[in-house]
Amino acid sequence: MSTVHPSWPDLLTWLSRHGMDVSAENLPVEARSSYGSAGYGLFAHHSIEPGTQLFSVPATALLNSLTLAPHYPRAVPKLTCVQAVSLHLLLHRPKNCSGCPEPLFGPYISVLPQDFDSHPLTWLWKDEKSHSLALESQLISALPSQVQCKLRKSFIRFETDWKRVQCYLERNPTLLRGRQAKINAIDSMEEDYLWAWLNVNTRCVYHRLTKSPSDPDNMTLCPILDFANHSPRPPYTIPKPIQAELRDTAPSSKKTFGENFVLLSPSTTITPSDTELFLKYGAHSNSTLFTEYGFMTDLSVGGRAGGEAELDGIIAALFNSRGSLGSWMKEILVVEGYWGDWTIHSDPNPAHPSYRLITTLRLYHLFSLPSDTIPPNAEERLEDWRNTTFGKQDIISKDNEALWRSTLMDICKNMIQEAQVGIMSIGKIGLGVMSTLPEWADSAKSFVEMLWKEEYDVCSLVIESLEKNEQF
Ligand SMILES: C[S@@+](CC[C@H](N)C(=O)[O-])C[C@H]1O[C@@H](n2cnc3c(N)ncnc32)[C@H](O)[C@@H]1O
Repeated sequence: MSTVHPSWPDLLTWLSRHGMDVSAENLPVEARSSYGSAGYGLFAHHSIEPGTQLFSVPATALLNSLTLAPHYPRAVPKLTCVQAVSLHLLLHRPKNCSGCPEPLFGPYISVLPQDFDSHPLTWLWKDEKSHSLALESQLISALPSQVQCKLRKSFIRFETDWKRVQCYLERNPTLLRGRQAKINAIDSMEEDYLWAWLNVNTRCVYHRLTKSPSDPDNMTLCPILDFANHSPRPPYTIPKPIQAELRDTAPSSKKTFGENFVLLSPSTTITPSDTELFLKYGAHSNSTLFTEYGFMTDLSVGGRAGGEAELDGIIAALFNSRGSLGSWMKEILVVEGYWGDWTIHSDPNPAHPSYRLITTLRLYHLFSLPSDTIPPNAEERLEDWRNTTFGKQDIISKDNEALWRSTLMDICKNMIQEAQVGIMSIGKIGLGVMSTLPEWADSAKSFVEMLWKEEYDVCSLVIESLEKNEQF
């Protein structure tokens, strides 16, 4: 039986003070506990017609760089939206269950998750800090290396933001007034900053606040909306496009905080009472959902494959092992926009490498192995490769095709072996580290297993395609 979030009534009282209509007929949703490890979700409390406005959260109740700017000393250079919002959350992290007394956004901050213990970035942070045999360290070592690589990239983003926020706090020590943490104790605030940063990274949504539509600062935390869980399949709720987006402008006046955030119900289906409403967070692979949001979807449910495996570390290592020639080829791939983001996919059929990966492996085999020095006619030879990228010729040569396909076959075979070992070792996670494991440990272990199984399945299917000589 799902239960309503205990602080939901306080949140509504606060939102109505911002001028929001929170009457039951104009707010047909509420935050209730969801299934499994998904925490809370957004549920219909009565049947909802297609394309209905679910709510309109006032711009003043959105937590973003515009609404925070009047309350903070200016920063040069400017803090990014992620840094500004996570700084605010850091300074106001509730210390007990009685909620957050902060006058501006307190009732909203009170409904945020109290911890991110089950998020893999927290495991990595704990692992980096203690290098212990704790559950978290075991989980990190049990992850496929490609997923570890991805997680480390988001850890670097976290550390960069934390360094910037630390500098800002050192320059503006009055922000710490009344707190136990004095300026020389800023270091000790890192764990709270991780909590703040993960709130921003798992809950922020795109919202047009600046002139350029692609500005990464076009984002906000939005109360109520951020209770919506992700689903890979429709029906989805849909954010209503705002005027600034339709007219391609920044918010109309510097004095305003942008526009309200409006969410619409799924456009083609009636949402029955008591059903959960979802958002689509993006067309993300499971490894991205896991490293960024701390969960993943079960690909075996719903009859659709959609599996993906990333090969970045493996392919980068191939180029690194080829000395000056490898560095030269890497430079070309960087300049031409093909470096990184190399993936294989189980669907659509036949299972296949991405075009970026094919193009990269073709270049890797342009010069026969084990050569690792740049040949005198390198530029000339590159012409054939360039022609394939411009679509002037389909392939470099039959030999080149056979070579890259064979390299991909070897990579997939190695990954399958690693996956078999990885799957076998999951049973040992948590043994001997503590008498009772935290309640999130089982779902964490099943995510690690699903990540390995996805790699295993995608690699097996790509091998099958290569064996059948499928053309990609
Ligand atoms: C925007 S919040 C959604 C609300 C959140 N469930 C809560 O309790 O506040 C995003 C987080 O919800 C969880 N989540 C979202 N979709 C999920 C899903 N399909 N399965 C499991 N967890 C999910 C993940 O922890 C994710 O980081």
